[in-house]
Amino acid sequence: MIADVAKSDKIVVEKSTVPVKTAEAIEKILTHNSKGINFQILSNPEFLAEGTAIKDLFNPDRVLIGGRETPEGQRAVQALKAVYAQWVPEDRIITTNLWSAELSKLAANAFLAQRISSMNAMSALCEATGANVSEVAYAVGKDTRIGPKFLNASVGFGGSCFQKDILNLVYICECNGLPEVAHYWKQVIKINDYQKSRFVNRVVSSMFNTVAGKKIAILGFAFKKDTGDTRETAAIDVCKGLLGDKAKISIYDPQVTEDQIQRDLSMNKFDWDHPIHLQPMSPSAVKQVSVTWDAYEATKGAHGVCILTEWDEFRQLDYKKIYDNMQKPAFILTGVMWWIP
Ligand SMILES: NC(=O)C1=CN([C@@H]2O[C@H](COP(=O)(O)OP(=O)(O)OC[C@H]3O[C@@H](n4cnc5c(N)ncnc54)[C@H](O)[C@@H]3O)[C@@H](O)[C@H]2O)C=CC1
Ligand SMILES: O=C(O)[C@H]1O[C@H](OP(=O)(O)OP(=O)(O)OC[C@H]2O[C@@H](n3ccc(=O)[nH]c3=O)[C@H](O)[C@@H]2O)[C@H](O)[C@@H](O)[C@@H]1O
Repeated sequence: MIADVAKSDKIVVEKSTVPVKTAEAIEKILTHNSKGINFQILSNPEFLAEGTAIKDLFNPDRVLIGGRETPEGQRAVQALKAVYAQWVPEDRIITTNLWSAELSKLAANAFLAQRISSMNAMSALCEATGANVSEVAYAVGKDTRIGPKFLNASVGFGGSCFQKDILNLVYICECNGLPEVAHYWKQVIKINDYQKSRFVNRVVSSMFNTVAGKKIAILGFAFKKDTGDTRETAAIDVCKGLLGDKAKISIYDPQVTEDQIQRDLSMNKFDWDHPIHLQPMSPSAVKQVSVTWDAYEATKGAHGVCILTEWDEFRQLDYKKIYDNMQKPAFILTGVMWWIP
């Protein structure tokens, strides 16, 4: 498409997270259709996180630009660097070769997810031994070589990127004859899946080994606070697990609509990943699920409450009032570590 309309030399910038060597494929396609026009492909992966996109844009930890190690490639790198230099300090703009830039993005997400899975694995051991995972995370994170960020144990990481990017990395490792490395990174996903099912098992076992017919309120459905995005949210797996055990579910999330929740709970695992026109036409609402716009309404008459997203407003809730309006014995289980109500 770019080759069709380009009338002069162009720099084409990859922003999406892509398998290593994608720039080579783009380069080949453009060059074969170039009609004499020169194309330089750059890799400039995006590092913003949802909920903090504007802050991350204005004040990035780093900007990464990868290009060909030829004079033309380096000129293209400098041209893009000049754009960012309008608002990003030069020492935060890193330039590398194309493959380092493409791989660094996958590596960064894999490292972030790995920290969460490490902490989540530790949370299982904490529960078995009487250690407190918040205290362990705090003590571990005080080591300046480790640092305090991304050590919050949770019900499992979600979002559209961590899982897909690690699977991407695993695939690249396998294609390059590195099964041991592939196996290593796959464990990050396996622990994440384990954490979600462990949470469901914990709910069921706490509630006398059955949730059949019991009302369970879910506070938070988005994959993290400050977004309405539900892609790969741990809440889907937790709700499906509880529904599988015949619970009745009442959900409140400050930003996610009932329609979205019903779609997520009625679609198969990877249906959401298809373009909208290929998704099931009108998924039937899941009958045992109700969605409200009020946390107190959601929790009224519930046998159990599960907090699955770390929304700030959940800190301000009147938990005495919630408890008073629940069936007894009442259970509150939190899948987020930031705070304990
Ligand atoms: N969402 C985020 O916060 C961040 C996303 N990224 C990366 O940015 C990219 C886009 O992310 P989102 O906007 O969240 O995803 P998205 O799913 O909202 O958008 C992706 C778009 O690409 C289209 N698409 C998919 N396969 C295609 C193909 N083969 N040819 C042409 N179009 C195709 C889809 O139809 C969709 O419109 C991804 O690579 C993601 O890893 C990077 C950093 C942050
Ligand atoms: O490539 C991407 O798309 C982006 O993926 C993540 O950003 P995002 O998925 O928007 O959100 P995160 O803040 O990373 O959270 C991801 C998941 O991890 C969970 N999490 C995060 C931190 C933590 O300590 N514990 C934890 O369980 C969150 O609850 C959430 O479910 C990365 O943080 C971004 O740098 C990257 O650009």
